[in-house]
Amino acid sequence: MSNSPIIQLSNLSVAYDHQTAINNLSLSVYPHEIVVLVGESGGGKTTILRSISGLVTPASGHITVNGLPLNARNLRQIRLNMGYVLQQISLFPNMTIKQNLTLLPEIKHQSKTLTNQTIRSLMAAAKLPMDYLTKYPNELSGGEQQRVGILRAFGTRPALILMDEPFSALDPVSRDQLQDLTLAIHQKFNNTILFITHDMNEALKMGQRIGVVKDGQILQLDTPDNIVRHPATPYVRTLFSGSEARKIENIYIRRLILAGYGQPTPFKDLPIELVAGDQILGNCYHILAQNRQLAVQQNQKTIGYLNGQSILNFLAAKQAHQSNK
Ligand SMILES: Nc1ncnc2c1ncn2[C@@H]1O[C@H](COP(=O)(O)OP(=O)(O)OP(=O)(O)O)[C@@H](O)[C@H]1O
Repeated sequence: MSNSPIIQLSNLSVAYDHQTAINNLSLSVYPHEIVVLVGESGGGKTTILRSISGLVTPASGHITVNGLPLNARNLRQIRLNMGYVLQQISLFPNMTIKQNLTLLPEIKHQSKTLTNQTIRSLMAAAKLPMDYLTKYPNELSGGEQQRVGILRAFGTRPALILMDEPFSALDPVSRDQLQDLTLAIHQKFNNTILFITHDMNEALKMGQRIGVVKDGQILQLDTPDNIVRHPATPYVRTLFSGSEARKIENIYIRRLILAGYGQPTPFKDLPIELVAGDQILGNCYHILAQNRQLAVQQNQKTIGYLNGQSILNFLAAKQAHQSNK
């Protein structure tokens, strides 16, 4: 990652009533990545987000966002380039969907053409019909309103989106759909997302890197694969040990590339099948059984190639790791 970080927390400490909530924590988040902070309640995840958005003042340490030190002078500028999604998504009931979506772009003086283009693109990603734009929130189902709430945060195309347990209150199906929507929008717009959850499966699905937060510190910040395969502490191991990701078939295919099981160029003489990086391994076996190779896609680009042998190597390593425990 050669770019400079979009968020840089250096030796950050935050206290509430002299009680330490964040303890000398450092974190760099780079442009376009999705970093998920995961951990049990009270670990300090929300406080990290609140610090980045200037809602709490650190006792010590430094925060820069987009290269600007976070201080009273820069706060407005920083916030204008930041989207926030909370668990409680509340649309303005007396405004149409379009008005809800255009409110922030208007405040930011974004051009109407760009706003309309962005809204069309977001509505399409959310699979919402365009005629919904003239409806009011109470004419949409709860799930549809949630979708609009997420779209709203992306409407100004902010460089950075902070998401604080946005799907925690939802049933598993809606949660899954909104996770997919967020990933789809991220692919399209390439924003940087800092996402908080206490759900390990959600962390493994959403995160390109995952930071495990406990007692105001980050115990491990790593790729999903490394977190699961090489937990840095017994706590991290326990946290992820019951997770669905242990079921090998549910691992995202892109993780195999990120973990180095593929190769950057095609294998010789094997027909190529394009496959989305967030396709799960279990859905790809049939392609390999036809003796094809997978060209794994991320943001419409191939990030690597896998053949049957690559998958077998991965499964063998996984097996060895499981039986060593
Ligand atoms: N406004 C506040 N006043 C006093 N203490 C607070 C306040 N907000 C958070 N805390 C305390 O700071 C610590 C970290 O809380 P924080 O909300 O950041 O954790 P979290 O990991 O986001 O937890 P959760 O998943 O439950 O939201 C906790 O001990 C909490 O009780």
